[in-house]
Amino acid sequence: MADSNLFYISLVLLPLFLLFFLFLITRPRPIQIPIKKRHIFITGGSSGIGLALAHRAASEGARVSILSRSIDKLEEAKNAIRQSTGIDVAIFAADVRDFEAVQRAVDEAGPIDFLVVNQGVFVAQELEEQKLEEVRFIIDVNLTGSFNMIKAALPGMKRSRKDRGPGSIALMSSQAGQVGIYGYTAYSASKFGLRGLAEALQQEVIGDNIHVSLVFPPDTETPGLTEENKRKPQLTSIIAASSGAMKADEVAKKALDGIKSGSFTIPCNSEGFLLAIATAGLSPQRSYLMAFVEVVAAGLLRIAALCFQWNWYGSIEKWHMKKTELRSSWCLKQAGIFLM
Ligand SMILES: NC(=O)C1=CN([C@@H]2O[C@H](COP(=O)(O)OP(=O)(O)OC[C@H]3O[C@@H](n4cnc5c(N)ncnc54)[C@H](OP(=O)(O)O)[C@@H]3O)[C@@H](O)[C@H]2O)C=CC1
Ligand SMILES: CCCCCCCCCCCCCCCC(=O)[C@@H](N)CO
Repeated sequence: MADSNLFYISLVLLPLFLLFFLFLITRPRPIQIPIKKRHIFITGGSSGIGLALAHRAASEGARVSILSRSIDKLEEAKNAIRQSTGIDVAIFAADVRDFEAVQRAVDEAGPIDFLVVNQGVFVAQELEEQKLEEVRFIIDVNLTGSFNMIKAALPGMKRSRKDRGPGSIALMSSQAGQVGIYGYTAYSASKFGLRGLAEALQQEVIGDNIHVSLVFPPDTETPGLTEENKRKPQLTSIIAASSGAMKADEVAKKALDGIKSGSFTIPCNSEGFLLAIATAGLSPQRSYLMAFVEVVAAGLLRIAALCFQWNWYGSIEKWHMKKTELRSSWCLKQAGIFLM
């Protein structure tokens, strides 16, 4: 009897003890980063997720700057934001691959409180088919371009941070930056790279009261996705369908809420939430409740992850079988023609 009482008491006490322990040790500490009347600088802000973020930030009272290559798309975005919010955003035409151009834009825009490094290009294709030129292009824009942007903005962000309150650097990754997906060798590599950059950078800038976030959206309805879908391998679509598709504005809302609460990892839908726990690794976690969920769910989610892989490899196998069948029926047909 006494034994079973002890069992029930420890069943309650152990989780409470774990919660308390995690409450004591989770670092960095929770924070709220105000956005009203502060300067947010968004790259790739003329289209898709970046444009939706610019809309939201403007309607929440921030001073908004957007940067991308095409001046026409920037003007169009500026007009659209003015029409829906009555607010004028500042626009900067530059290619993130060109450090000098990025530096000029940052200097002209003035000190930044929120930097959102969102520009990105994606071409889904098997590595064997993809030209190295295209691989370089994806890495240059998504990864090296992000370094250019941060290097240009960081000195100004650090200066007089004490008087300006907490700052934020957010990077737009992707669920394909948490798990490698068929057709995304170059793209996944560029987005996994952002995670290493973000984890290391957070340790370097925490002393300056700057907080790093990584956003992990699933497929999102944007002009970029429409373009990508024109030549996506079938298997890429099948595997990516494991996570639903979202609207750009929904992703922008999740991203902005996460950025304002200084979350390091920002998932956007329920699959993304599971993915974040399954790939928590050694990423920082401010919330002791989320840390608790990560610890308790780790084993189960590894099983779920293995089930996903089982399913994906099943699709790949089926697809190969179908291809071989098609090829052999084609050969038989050719042989038939030859014999006649
Ligand atoms: N849509 C999706 O399914 C998902 C997207 N993401 C990520 O979200 C981000 C935004 O994607 P999305 O909104 O779909 O993309 P879009 O293609 O709709 O918009 C991309 C933006 O980036 C700008 N851009 C592209 N290349 C450069 C460059 N070299 N220098 C400066 N700006 C550039 C574009 O303007 P311009 O061409 O004029 O330069 C545009 O403003 C990307 O990082 C993407 O990887 C993540 C998960 C899913
Ligand atoms: C253990 C729990 C697992 C949970 C489910 C995992 C689902 C993973 C699906 C990954 C989809 C990747 C979409 C990339 C979208 C993107 O970035 C492009 N549209 C741009 O190219």
